Amino acid sequence: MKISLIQFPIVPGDRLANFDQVRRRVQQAARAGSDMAVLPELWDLSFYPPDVYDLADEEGRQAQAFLQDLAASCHIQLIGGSIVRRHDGCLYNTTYIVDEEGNRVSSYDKCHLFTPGGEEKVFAPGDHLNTFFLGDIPMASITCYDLRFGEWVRMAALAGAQILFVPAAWPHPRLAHWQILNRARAIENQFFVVAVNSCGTCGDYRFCGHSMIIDPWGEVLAQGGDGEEIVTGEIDLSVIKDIRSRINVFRDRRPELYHLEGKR
Ligand SMILES: NC(=O)CCC(=O)C(=O)O
Repeated sequence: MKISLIQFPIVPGDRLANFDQVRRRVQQAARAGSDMAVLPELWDLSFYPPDVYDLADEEGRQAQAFLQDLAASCHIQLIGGSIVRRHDGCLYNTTYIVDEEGNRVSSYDKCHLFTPGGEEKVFAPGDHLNTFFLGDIPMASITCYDLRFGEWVRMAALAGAQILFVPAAWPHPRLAHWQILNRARAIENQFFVVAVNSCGTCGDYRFCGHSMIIDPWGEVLAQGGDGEEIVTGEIDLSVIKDIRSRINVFRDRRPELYHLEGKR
């Protein structure tokens, strides 16, 4: 399975410019034979311009139509990073998953909002995990800051995901956290992690790139640099079985111990 990670400098507040950028790069990935393309967090407007409320995509209609057309015309699966969706007067940081025929397979609203950046003052949180199948492969996606919540990611693994997608807008100076947390999540859950970050800037944020594909042993199969790039790698899902039979954490875990009596 060949996967392309579309790492690009999102133009803050300019949906049409970003649609153009994504279209060109996804077409390029499809021509190079990729089965899937993965976009970063808030690829339509960036993370996030001051007038984000007015610019938001009502019910995500524009993004869904764009992604569905692009997937079908390129015959490529799309993990549609996330976009700014307005619903009932509230904003959500929403991911759409689209198959190679252009069908919407699932959607996800970011559940852990980045309070150090005030995201919770602008967006409303989601309340469900995003697990889905593309072909017959079980997968899951989270968004950026969700990565810091190991218990959330563990739920995706327990639900059977073999690949976790992490669209992000992760800035400097926390590149080391990005790299270590993505590798840790892959090792502890013994699944593939496909993490796509943006580059460029929005306000004070300087996004650190380094999109990565990590195998269930924690090896980095492909990694980008700081700038604009399509990072492509191939994954072989059969290694999961082998690694889980060597160190079987799913058999050996002790969920009956994992609660604090009367404490959180
Ligand atoms: N977009 C985000 O959620 C940023 C997360 C981040 O920078 C961090 O966890 O550190």
